[in-house]
Amino acid sequence: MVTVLAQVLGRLVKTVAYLVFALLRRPGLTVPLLVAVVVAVQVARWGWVTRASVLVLVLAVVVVWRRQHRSSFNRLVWIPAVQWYRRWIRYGLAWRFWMGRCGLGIKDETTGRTMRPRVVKMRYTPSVDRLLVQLPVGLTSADLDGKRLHLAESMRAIDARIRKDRPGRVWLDLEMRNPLQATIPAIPVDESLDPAILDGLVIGYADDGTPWRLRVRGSHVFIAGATGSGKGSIIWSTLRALGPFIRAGLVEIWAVDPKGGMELEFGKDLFTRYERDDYESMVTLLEDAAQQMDERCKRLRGTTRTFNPTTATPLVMVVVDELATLTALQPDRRLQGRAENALGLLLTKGRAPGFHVLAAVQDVTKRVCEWRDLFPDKIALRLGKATEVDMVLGDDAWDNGALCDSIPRSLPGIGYVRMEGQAHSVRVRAAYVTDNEIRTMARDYRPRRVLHAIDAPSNHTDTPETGEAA
Ligand SMILES: Nc1ncnc2c1ncn2[C@@H]1O[C@H](COP(=O)(O)OP(=O)(O)OP(=O)(O)O)[C@@H](O)[C@H]1O
Repeated sequence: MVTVLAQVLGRLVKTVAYLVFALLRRPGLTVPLLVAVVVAVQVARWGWVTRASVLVLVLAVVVVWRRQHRSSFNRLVWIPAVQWYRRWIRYGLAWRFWMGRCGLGIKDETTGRTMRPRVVKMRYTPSVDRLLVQLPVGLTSADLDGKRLHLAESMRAIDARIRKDRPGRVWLDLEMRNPLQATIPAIPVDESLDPAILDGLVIGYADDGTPWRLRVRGSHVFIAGATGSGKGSIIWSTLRALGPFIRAGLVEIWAVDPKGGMELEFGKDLFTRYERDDYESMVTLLEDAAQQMDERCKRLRGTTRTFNPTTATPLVMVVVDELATLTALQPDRRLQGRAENALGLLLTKGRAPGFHVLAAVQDVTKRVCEWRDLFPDKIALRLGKATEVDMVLGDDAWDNGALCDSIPRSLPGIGYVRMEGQAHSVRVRAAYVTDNEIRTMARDYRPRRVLHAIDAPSNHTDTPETGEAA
């Protein structure tokens, strides 16, 4: 009996000591709690009428303030309160408990203490809580990754993703809300012709609520995704944002649709050149682009380093809907060689003189992705396997949280984008442009000048360079 009592007392003392130690180590938690206790003791002395009146008054102030001036209420009350709760309760006190329940810890042989991962930094976005976690010696990022499901479910998150930071440190991204769940309608077009817009066309949103800006000037864009993953929405959102430039003759779209026009036909009026029937003509289009690029290089050499499109030297964007059919999957070796040569030239030399490639692929094989490194900006939509993600976005992309293989079929247009110079990819969703909107934009933004109307009836082929399109 005495031994049991001693054991219970021992545990009690240990628990109290742990609590006192924990509170002392966390002044941000202790001070507000102490203030709350003092206030509660004072309030307990009041009569119930005073208590009820003060409560009603406080509630009234809160409700009126929130209704009348929501932004200042959020800034001064709500956001600090939520952040305090996250910092000191959710990822403070509760953290050790979660780590214990998820089996994330390692016993120190000398002291017998269980060492657990520790949160050293936190960042919050409207949808994702990002925690920089320090791992105790003996635990690896793979251990944390193996517990992704446990972590997500215990912390009531939709998903948990692990990204390596540096040895011994990982970012744990807890997705609390998926802001990309709802389809994003076509984005209103900015009618300005400021060339700076070409450095960041808004074509969707990232999961932190910021606009997804796609660089057109000075870049080439590689889009990979399984069938039905929404590659078309990226192409159409880009063309839509380019509309005013296309109409003004500052941007030309040279389009190739090896799927016989199944994707791009709706917008053919926007295109300066368009091929969709035979491979020979598609390859010729690529070669012509490469040749014009070479000529422009000679003309512009030494004049400028930043390309600013004019109607005489427009930015040419070569859009290829299914690149693999012209390269890796092309059965005619001669055509394949010609396509690869032209593409290689455009990708290596095109950025400075304003020739850019936006290519989509469905089939993610090693041969197709060999081109990847020549595209500064890469987008991976839903893909079948983790290895495919790395093939598109670069080694370790999947390890660092680009989980394209977990994107549900029901959410087309969602993917991960990795821009040149970015260490990690960002989750985004492209806006969806409906068939009717494509028809309308093809009518509203068709180029005023037709330089090479290869699909136009013969009387149009003589359209002078400065003339208006029919
Ligand atoms: N961003 C988006 N938001 C919502 N729905 C989308 C989006 N993109 C595409 N969809 C829906 O998914 C369907 C398939 O999209 P899309 O044709 O663009 O895929 P894809 O990757 O081009 O497929 P494929 O390679 O077979 O042509 C569309 O018909 C549309 O209903």
